[in-house]
Parts: sequence; C-alpha cells; structure tokens
Amino acid sequence: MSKSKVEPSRRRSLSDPLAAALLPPPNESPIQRELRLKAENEARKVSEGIDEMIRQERNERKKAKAEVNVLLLGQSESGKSTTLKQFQLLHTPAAFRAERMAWRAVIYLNLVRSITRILDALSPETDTLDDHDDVDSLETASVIISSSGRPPSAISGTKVPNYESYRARLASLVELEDRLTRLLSSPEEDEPTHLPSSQNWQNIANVNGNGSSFPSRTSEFANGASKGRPAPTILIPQNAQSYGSSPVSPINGNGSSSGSQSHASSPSSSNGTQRGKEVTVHTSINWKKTFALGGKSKSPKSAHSGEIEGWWEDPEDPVHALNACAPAMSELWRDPKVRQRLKEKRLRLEESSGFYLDDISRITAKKYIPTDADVLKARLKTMGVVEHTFSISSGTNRGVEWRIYDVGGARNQRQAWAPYFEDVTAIIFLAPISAFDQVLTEDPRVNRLEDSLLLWKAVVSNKLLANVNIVLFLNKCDLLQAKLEAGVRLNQHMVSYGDRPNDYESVSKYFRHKFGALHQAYTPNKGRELYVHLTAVTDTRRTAIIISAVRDIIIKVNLRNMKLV
Ligand SMILES: Nc1nc2c(ncn2[C@@H]2O[C@H](COP(=O)(O)OP(=O)(O)OP(=O)(O)O)[C@@H](O)[C@H]2O)c(=O)[nH]1
Ligand SMILES: [Mg+2]
Repeated sequence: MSKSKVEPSRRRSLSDPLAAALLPPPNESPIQRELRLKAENEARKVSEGIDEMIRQERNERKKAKAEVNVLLLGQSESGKSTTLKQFQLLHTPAAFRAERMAWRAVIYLNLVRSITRILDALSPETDTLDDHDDVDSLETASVIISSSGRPPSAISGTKVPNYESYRARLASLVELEDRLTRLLSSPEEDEPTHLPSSQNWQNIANVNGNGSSFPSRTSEFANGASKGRPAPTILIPQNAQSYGSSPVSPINGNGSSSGSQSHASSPSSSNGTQRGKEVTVHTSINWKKTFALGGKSKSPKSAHSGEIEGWWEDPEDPVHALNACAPAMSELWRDPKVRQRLKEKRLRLEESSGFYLDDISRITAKKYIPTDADVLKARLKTMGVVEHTFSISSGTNRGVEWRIYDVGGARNQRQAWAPYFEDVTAIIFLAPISAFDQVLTEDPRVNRLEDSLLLWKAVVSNKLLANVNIVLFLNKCDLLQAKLEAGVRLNQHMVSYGDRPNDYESVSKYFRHKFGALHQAYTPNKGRELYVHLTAVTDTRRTAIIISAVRDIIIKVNLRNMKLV
C-alpha cells in the first residue's frame, strides 16, 4: 500500500480516537492479521451473546412486570383520543373529571366554530365561488363531493333574509373564535391542540387541595409526549398525491409522506386570517389570564371533582359573550331557511367533530360545567405522541401496567409512529367508516375512507408488527347509521359496493369484510387473529364493554406469546 493512501486515513484518525483504536497496526504481518481477525471474531460472538442476554432479560422483565403497550392508530379524527379518554374514564375517572373545566375552552371554541361555519355558508359571497372553492371554504367534514358537482340549488338556493341581522348579532363570536384559537392552538396549527396552560390548571388543582394528584394534560400527558422517542428520518416527496392513487404516509420509518404539508392549512385558516384583520385580538397572555379559572376561583365545589365556582363573576370570561349571543345562536340553528340552505350546500354539521348546536342554552349557561359526554365530544387535535399509564388492581388484569400511546393521525404527524412499533404489544386501529363521503382536512383531494384503507393495509402488512395483536375499531357507526338513513348512498362514493342494500347492516358488514380481507391478504403472520368491533367511541356504556373485552384479549394473547419466547 502506498504511503499516500495510508496517510489520509491515519491523519483522520488523529481527530477520531475511536477510529484510531480500531485501525489495524501499520505494517501488520500476515500472522498478526490472522490473530487480529480471530480476536475480532471472538469479540463479535461475545457481543452477540450479550445482545441475546439483554433481549432475554427484557422479556423476563416484561413477564415479571406484566407490561402492556398499546398503540392507538388511525387517520386524523378517527377517534383515537376519544378512545384514550374512554380508557381514562374507566380506569382513572377522578383524573378525567379533574380536567373537565379545562375542556370548557375547547367546547366553547367548537361551538363558536360551528356558528361561524354556518355564517360563512350563508354568506352571499360563497355563492359566487366555483365548486372546489365552495367545498374548501366549508371545511371538509361532512361535505359530500359527488362527481355530478354542486346542485343548481346551491348556487341560486334558499335566501335567508335575516342573514345580515344574524351576522350583526353574532359579531362578537368572531372575535371570541380568534381569542380561543390563540389560547388553544400551537403556532403552526390553526386547530386547537392543547388545553389551557398548565399554570392555570395547576392553580385550579391547588385550590382543590389535591393538586399533586391532578394529571394535567401538560404534566402527565404532554410529558409522555416529550418523552417520545426520536422520529426516524423520512423523505417527503414534492408531489402531493391525488385521490384514487394516494399512497399512505410513512409508517415504517423509511416510507414517504404524502407531501400534504403544503395543503395542511385548513379552510378555516383563510377565514381566520381574514377575521384577524377585522378585529382587535387580545394577546394570548392576557387572554390566558382572563381565562384562568384558578385566578378568579372562589369556593371549590367538591374536593374530588376539580370543579370550581365563581368564574362567571369574571367579566372577561368567554361565558358572557356566549351567554349574550345564545338567543341569536339558537334562532340561527332553528331557522328553517338556514337549515334548508345548509342542506342545499350539503353541509351536515351534525356529523362534524365538536358538535354542540343542539345544546346551546346548556353550554352557554353562566354556570356551565362540562359533562363526561361533553368532554368526550370535544375536538382537540393531537400533535406528537401522548402517553397514558394506568394499572388495574383487580380481576384477570391485576398488576398489569398499561401504557397507551395516542398519536397524531394527520399525514404530517405519521412519521412519529414508527419508533413506537418496537415495543408494542397491541394496536387498536380506528377506521371511521362514516367518512366514506368525506375528504382529508390536510389534503382535500383524498377521500377519507380510501386513506383509512391504505393506512390499514400498511399497518397489517408491516413485518415489524407481525407478532402484534391487532384490534380494529370500525368507528363512528352512529354517524354511519344517521348518514345512511339520511339517504346518502355508499355506492356513489365507492363503486365496488354495487347495488347492495344501502342500510346499516349491509354496509357495516361490507366494511368488516373489506378490512378483514385486506388483513388476510397482507399479514406476514397468517396465524394472527383479527378482532373487529363496530364502535361509536363517544358512547361510554358500549365502549366500556368493548374496552374490557379488548383488555382481556390483549392480556390473553400476550401471555400466550410470551410463553413462546
Ligand atoms: N359521533 C361520533 N363522534 C365521534 C366518534 N369518535 C370520535 N368522535 C368525535 O370525532 C372527533 C375527533 O375524534 P378524536 O378522538 O379527536 O380523533 P383523533 O383520531 O384523536 O384525531 P387526531 O388527534 O387528529 O389524530 C371528536 O370530536 C370526537 O368526539 C364516534 O364514534 N361517533
Ligand atoms: Mg387525537
């Protein structure tokens, strides 16, 4: 070997002590080389032996501690966080209820957004937009896109003579929407992603005298998220995928995302920006202060529930603006002309996330305290990964430590999933089957059901997950039933459904078969059993029954697998 070839690497090694130590000695004789290679070979065997020991120890530890890691997967708005809330409600109800007052802000924002969406839909300006803009401006949820395009009635439809009057009477809600959005959203999202700040929440906890046991979202939950493992490097292609040929975002750590980030801003963002120009917006810090329930709190309502009285005495509390607008809100929602116009525009708010329009007077009451059902319905988008831990003290699951990971399902969140695949015991995959006529918020060209099917296929075919139990929740069955009963036909959105009956029984059976067949065809583990449930995870009673069945199955299969290790 010529000197000039050796020198650069030796020079490099000067700045890299590890590389220097590993380099073969210069002028190594053939015998020395043979001895060195033999020694290296033995060292490698020792190292592999240690790896095997570590693996066995980990399995033993798992057995001894009986640890179960469950990953909730599915597209955005599939119901993952709602399922997590149901686990909480079942296993840590005090913690769940302690958070309820913080959810008030989310519920208010959900309600206000429904109202501003109606006003936007009634606005004469939206009538002049073309088909695509129309759909975008109304957000994606519950808007049907059919190949036949917008019906003529949507363009020259029912007039709402009171529109200007409604707009004037509800003007303060536009400002409120901005304030709540700022309070609850992260800088890069215009959707609510977190509860009001931990400082405020801590104050509430302290007032109740049991602060330390309060698992505020920003302590227990968000800590779990921040404990998250580093995400793998992913490639994001420049070209967005279109409906019909859209690949699924990466879930194996080396796949590619849909490139939907550039489409991520939802229609409401443009509206929000417009509104932002029209109104004076408080800084989020002031707003947080004024919304801080703890600061103005009086007597604790009950020591265990985390409920505080007295917020209604704060003139800045949003409840006052809402309360003052309640009659106009109710009138707007009950107005037959408004309903007719929404129908013409094919905007079914009843099916969208965070729907509270049927409870306006209860929710805007000065002393409103969110119920369990209200909290379950509240829509807060998940960013990153949220961890929830609990253990069960009785029954067959006794002593088992459960860790549930709730991930963000939007396309730009999916790259965070793969690091959690390694230690997972079971996956609960949620597919909202009512969404067959809806498109993704982050990419309005992609049908939601199509995205779910592709995501499902990617999960069930993943080799890393070959030995992981999979439970499938075909979710939002309540909305599916309502949609079918309202006359929406599946075969207009899914040609393969053909002329089968358009009733709930037949449609749900069809989806069960479709998802089951994909699992059967693509699983790398032909012996894996698939557990399928038709769910409406906002329904506490039924979901509790399903959760305990799922828990028992996961434990049983996990024990069986561990015996085989
Ligand atoms: N009617 C009805 N609403 C549901 C059901 N499941 C979830 N929702 C609602 O749908 C919305 C979205 O649910 P989430 O649990 O936040 O969805 P997610 O999968 O966590 O969404 P990301 O965090 O964006 O990934 C919430 O407002 C829920 O209350 C259901 O079965 N029926
Ligand atoms: Mg979520």
